[in-house]
Order: sequence, then C-alpha cells, then structure tokens
Amino acid sequence: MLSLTFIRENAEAVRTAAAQKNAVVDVDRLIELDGEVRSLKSRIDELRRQRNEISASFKTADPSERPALGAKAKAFGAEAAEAETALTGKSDELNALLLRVPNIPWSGAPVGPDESANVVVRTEGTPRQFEFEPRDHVALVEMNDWADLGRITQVSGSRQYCLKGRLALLEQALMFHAQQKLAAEGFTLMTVPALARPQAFVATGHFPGHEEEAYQIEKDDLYLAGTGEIALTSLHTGEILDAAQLPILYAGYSPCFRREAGSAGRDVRGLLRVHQFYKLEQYVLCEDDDEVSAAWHKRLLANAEGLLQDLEIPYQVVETSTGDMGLGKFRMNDIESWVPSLGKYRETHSCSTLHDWQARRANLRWRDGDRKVRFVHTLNNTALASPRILVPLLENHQQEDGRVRLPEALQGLMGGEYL
Ligand SMILES: Nc1ncnc2c1ncn2[C@@H]1O[C@H](COS(=O)(=O)NC(=O)[C@@H](N)CO)[C@@H](O)[C@H]1O
Repeated sequence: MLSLTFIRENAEAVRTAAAQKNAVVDVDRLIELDGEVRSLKSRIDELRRQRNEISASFKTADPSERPALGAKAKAFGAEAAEAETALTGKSDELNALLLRVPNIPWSGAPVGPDESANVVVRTEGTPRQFEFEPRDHVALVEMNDWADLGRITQVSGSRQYCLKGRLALLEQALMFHAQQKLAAEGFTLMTVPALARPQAFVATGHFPGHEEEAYQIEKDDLYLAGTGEIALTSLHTGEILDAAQLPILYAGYSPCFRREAGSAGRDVRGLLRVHQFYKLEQYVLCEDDDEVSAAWHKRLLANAEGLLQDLEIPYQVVETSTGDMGLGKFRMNDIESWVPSLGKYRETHSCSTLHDWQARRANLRWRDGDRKVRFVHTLNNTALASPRILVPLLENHQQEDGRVRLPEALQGLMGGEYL
C-alpha cells in the first residue's frame, strides 16, 4: 500500500505503475474519495464543535431559551451522525481501493506485460554436455525408487508425491545445509505455520486478488499459506520496533500449499509444480532507507546464489519485468536453474524488495534515532524450495547408469559420493 499523501502528490506516477503492472485501480476515484473523506471529517468536527458550544451555553442560558437550544443541539447531533454513516461507507471504499494500488517499480525494471519481458542479467555455471542421453527427473526417481508419484495420487489427488529413501533424506540434508549457512549469516531460524488468518494474506499483498490460489479452512476462518513470507510478514504487526532491533533477519522454514488454480496442464509430470512443498524463506525487516534495503536485496540474492553454487547447479539471474513482478514489488530478481530434460532454465528462487508497501498493510513500524515512528522496509527471497530444487539437482548430476553424484557440499551429510 502507498500513503495517501504520496498518491495525491504523485498521481501520474501511480497511474503509470498501474498500467505497467497490469493493475486495475481507479486512481481518479481514489483521489476523489480521499477528498470526500477529508471534507466529511472536517464537517463532523465542525458539527460536534457547534453542538458542544450549545451544550456548554445551556447551563447559563435563560430557561425560556433552553428548549430551542436543546432542539438545535439535537439537530447538530443528528447531522453529525448522518455524516458519520456517510464517512464509514466512503472510508471502506477508499481502503478497498488503496489495497489495489501497486508499488512503484524501480527505474531499472524492464517494462513489459509478463515474464516474456524479463531480462537475463547474469549466468553462472555451464550446462553439462552429456556423453549419453540424459534422463528426466521422473525416470531417475522411478528407476531408483526415490519417490511415489503414482499410488499417492489415489490418496491425495493430483500434483502430490512422496519422496522415498535417500531422496527423502537428501531433502532434509539440503534444508539443513541451507539453514546452517543462513544461521552463519546471522539469520534466525524459524519454523513458521502455514495456517494463517486472511489479514496475513492482505498484509503481504496476496489478498485481495489471489484468493483462488490458497486452500481455505472455512470453519476456522483460516487459509493455508503458499509461502512462509505470509506468517513472517505479520509476526510483528502492530509493534513499534527499536532501531537497535533492526535489521530483523529470519530464515523461515515451512510447508507451503498452493492450489495452482491458474496452472492447469503446466508441469503436470513430477516434482516441479506440486500442491504441497517445503521452503526455507529468507526474510528481512530493515530501516526504510532505499540504500539499506538495496544492500539487503543483494545479500539475499547472493545467499541463494551461494546455495546453488554449493549444489553445483548452473543458473541464471533474471531482472523481472513490471508485468511479472507483481503489485507490491519495487524490484524482483528470479533465479532460474538449468533443467537438462527441458533444455531450459526454470525458476527456483524469487528475490523481492517491497520498500514499505507491505509494512503499511501489515502495520510494521520502528522508532528512529529522533524518536520518529516510521514504516520499515521488507524483503524476501527463497533460500531453497523442495522438491522443485531436486529436479535440476538430480538431472544435472546424473550418471549414465542412473546413479546421481552428490555435490561436494552434501557428501558429508549424505555419507557418500552418490545419492
Ligand atoms: N507449486 C509449486 N511447487 C513447487 N515449488 C514451488 C511451487 N510454487 C513455488 N515454488 C517454489 O517456491 C519458490 C518461491 O515461490 S514464489 O512464489 O516465487 N516466491 C515466494 O514465495 C517468495 N516468498 C520468495 O520465496 C519458487 O521459486 C519455486 O522454487
């Protein structure tokens, strides 16, 4: 969410951002409502002042004038009540519109309608030239009995899986390795719930707009989060953090649930796009200084790249376009890992800076050195998301006989050179 002051003073920039992000928001109506709300508020104050003035004069007034005075006070009171009802309606409409206003994207974001406008900014590692016909991850998993991708769908439906044996162990080893690295970087490890109240989805910007992507637990007024970002964003809601507490660095581990309502037919084979997965999320709350949050953006990206280098997976870093980055982002870089069986890079990480757009929605504030209370900046990036990361891992390191060689960084934990 942007501040009303900012929108009033930068209406054109907000309209441009909305167009560049394919956001449907009536900025003119918003500014009109803002005006109406402000004049209603001052009218109510004026009516109250006049009514109080009359009430104050009541005691000293001549008894013969009291009935007329009483009637006048009553009339002002009735008018104020009427104005208050109108104010509630206008404020609700204004707040609903405010939630739809996009963040202003950074000047370096490619302007375009969707991911087709994304720009590759860096490529690390070289895709392997196989001396044999490489298998895809489903074939590797099936021949090694490393997962159940079939019978489990009778239990849980499509896009479900069970990892088995050494692959189930590898997922744990991967997450442990990533958690150790982030802890060493000063991140506080957190296991966060997937169950969250609707307000937590409003705070991150998932709601309104993406309700269809979340599983709903209606009788408890809860939803299942598709990312640990949702719990972490609302953890400090309503608090006023001290400067000394910032930056707050969380490495949030959680199960993630996504209906993938809009992905029918895409990635239906195997482990790339499933309804339930596990993610270690890098999350930062920092002071609202653009250079400070830009530095954290670089750090979060470097942490994820470091993990991909540990896994010896070739990848590319992408600058996402205005149409792909989503409403709340100031800047988003995706990291895409090489998937041999597809012959292309596929997104495995997504690194975002949101400035104070989420902080305003989540009411995340801090008190600076001059005792001034301000909103924080929030950032998030994937550290690892499994089972998707297993796809490039298995496929890039496969041997002709179907074994998979483990990256050096995991051989200790996994007790050997091969999975
Ligand atoms: N349906 C899915 N199945 C498997 N993995 C998924 C699925 N959806 C997302 N992911 C993984 O989760 C990562 C982060 O998802 S994201 O929506 O892009 N971004 C976020 O959730 C942010 N909070 C940063 O993690 C993706 O890059 C991908 O690796």
